[in-house]
Amino acid sequence: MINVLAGCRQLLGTAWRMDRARTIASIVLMACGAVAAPLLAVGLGAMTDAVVAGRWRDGALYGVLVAVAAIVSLTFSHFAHVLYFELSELAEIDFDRKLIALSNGAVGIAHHEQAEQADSLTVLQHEGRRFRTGLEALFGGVSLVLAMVVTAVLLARLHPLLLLLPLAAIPPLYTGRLAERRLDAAKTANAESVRLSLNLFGLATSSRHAGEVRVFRLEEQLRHRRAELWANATAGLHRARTAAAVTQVAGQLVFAAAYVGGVLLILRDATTGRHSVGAVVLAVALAAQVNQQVTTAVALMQDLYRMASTYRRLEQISATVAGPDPTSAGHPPPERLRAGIVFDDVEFSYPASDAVALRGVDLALPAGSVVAVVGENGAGKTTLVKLLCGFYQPTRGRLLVDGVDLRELPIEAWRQRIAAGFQDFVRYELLARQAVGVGDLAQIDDAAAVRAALDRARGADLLDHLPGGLETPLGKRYADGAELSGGQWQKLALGRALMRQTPLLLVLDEPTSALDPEAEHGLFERYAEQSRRVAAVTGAITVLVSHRFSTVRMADRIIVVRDGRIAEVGSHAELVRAGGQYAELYALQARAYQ
Ligand SMILES: Nc1ncnc2c1ncn2[C@@H]1O[C@H](COP(=O)(O)OP(=O)(O)OP(=O)(O)O)[C@@H](O)[C@H]1O
Repeated sequence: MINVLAGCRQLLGTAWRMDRARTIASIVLMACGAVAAPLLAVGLGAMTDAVVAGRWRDGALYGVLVAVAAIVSLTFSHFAHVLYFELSELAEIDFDRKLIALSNGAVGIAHHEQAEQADSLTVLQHEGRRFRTGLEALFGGVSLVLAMVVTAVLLARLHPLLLLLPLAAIPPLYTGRLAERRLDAAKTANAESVRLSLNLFGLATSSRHAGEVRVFRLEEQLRHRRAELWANATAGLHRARTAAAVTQVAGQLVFAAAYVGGVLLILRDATTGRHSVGAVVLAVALAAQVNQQVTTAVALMQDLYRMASTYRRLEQISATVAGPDPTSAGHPPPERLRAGIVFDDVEFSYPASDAVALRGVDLALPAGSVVAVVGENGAGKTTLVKLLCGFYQPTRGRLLVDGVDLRELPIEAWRQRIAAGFQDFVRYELLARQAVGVGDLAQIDDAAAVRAALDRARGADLLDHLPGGLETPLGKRYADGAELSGGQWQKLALGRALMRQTPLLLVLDEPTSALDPEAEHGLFERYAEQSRRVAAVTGAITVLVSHRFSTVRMADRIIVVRDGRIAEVGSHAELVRAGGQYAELYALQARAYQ
């Protein structure tokens, strides 16, 4: 309950901050709409009495009042709806802004990889869309309380026993929930069939799968299997719906009995002269509203609970993500690397993982060198790169940048001096110029700088295929967006990685897997060439991760990672001479290409 109140306060606070006038207008309209319903009942009663007594003027006046109350009851909540729809859109934008800030708020990316927090972020992304329901529930709740108070006072004036009517609304409420639970259970039980059936539908209709479906002649099989699953699921749901309806009717009968009892009570009083005919009409109308009010209250409580849990989740994540940034102060990174980067007895485990991804890593990456990292899948190559970029802190040991612990460098300033291309690079659906230019935001509008970066990445030829050159929109989201192949997207990512002119660290973590070996080789050659040019100015270290040994042989230093440990370090010639794993794998790949 406390959570619900806290959630309501936050929600109201957000609406108030977004637009006071609309917030007030929404509440007033909703309240008028809600109170109009019991007043309509009062009007009906008074009108009846006036008609029975032959006071036609009063009757007409009450008739007009009834009509006005009916119009207010029917329309005001609709006007309020329009207002809080706009408010909720503003609140959603505000929520999205918070969520984006949260997703990027931490210095590292650990919160994206801790299952619990990643789940919370995903859930929040969906729940953010529920603001309208939350606001509706909040404003609806306020006006409902008003309406209930007015109704209760009116009922008590007719007969104190009528105050028990809300209790009689509990059984239908309970059976309603029971019916809902039964339906939910049936949905859960049939969820797998529905999911599978939808999956098969996607397989049968998606353009991505069209080729395989035809080659393997799967159409008939898919259609048949889908129809079978769908029939099973709908039969189960139909049974559950029937049972739920019967349960619900049973509950409603209890309220109906109390309703009839209440009306008879007033009818008896009317026959003894204690109440007028209008009072009977009033009782009939009010009692019907009680059932409605209790049902609405419970539905609103559910929405408010949901809203409150959204806020709670947001607060929990904010507390974890937006902790103090230990690296926001301290030495700025050097203008030029003199000694290089050293891994000093580094051990690392991913958050929420017991496995050790890197252990006992002692490694020197000299300033100005080109370093290649090789190793089997899962050996720990990308993890090394992530630590270098400061996405995670070592669990033990230190990374020293010219003798200074990386933890003591302002991490944003350090990242500003990194040029990187990752294996899971992003396909920015922007203009081609922007998709490359985001590699150095200061130069995003500088077509010449973007073109030069693409050229360095051996991707300039790509522009010949784009109708608008650098100004071509990319991707399916634009009606006239250019569709690129995997390799072409990768060239853009590489161009992006080469936008920054004076980095201290250049990282290419297998962003070239979609390129053919020859293209990759040529690219790395140019990349290493450029790295050496940059190295002469800033002492930059270049780290290349690749599975292609013909490419990595050009590096000054090759690091072989095995099971999270550094297994071998040396130049190509040294490692081949040593006859270890590198020599073995190099010979194997060389033979395969012969
Ligand atoms: N986010 C993560 N959470 C938990 N464990 C992870 C995570 N990412 C990687 N690992 C584990 O850490 C180990 C090293 O992974 P890493 O990605 O560094 O390997 P890699 O050498 O780059 O492999 P590949 O060549 O396949 O890219 C693996 O055992 C992997 O399962």
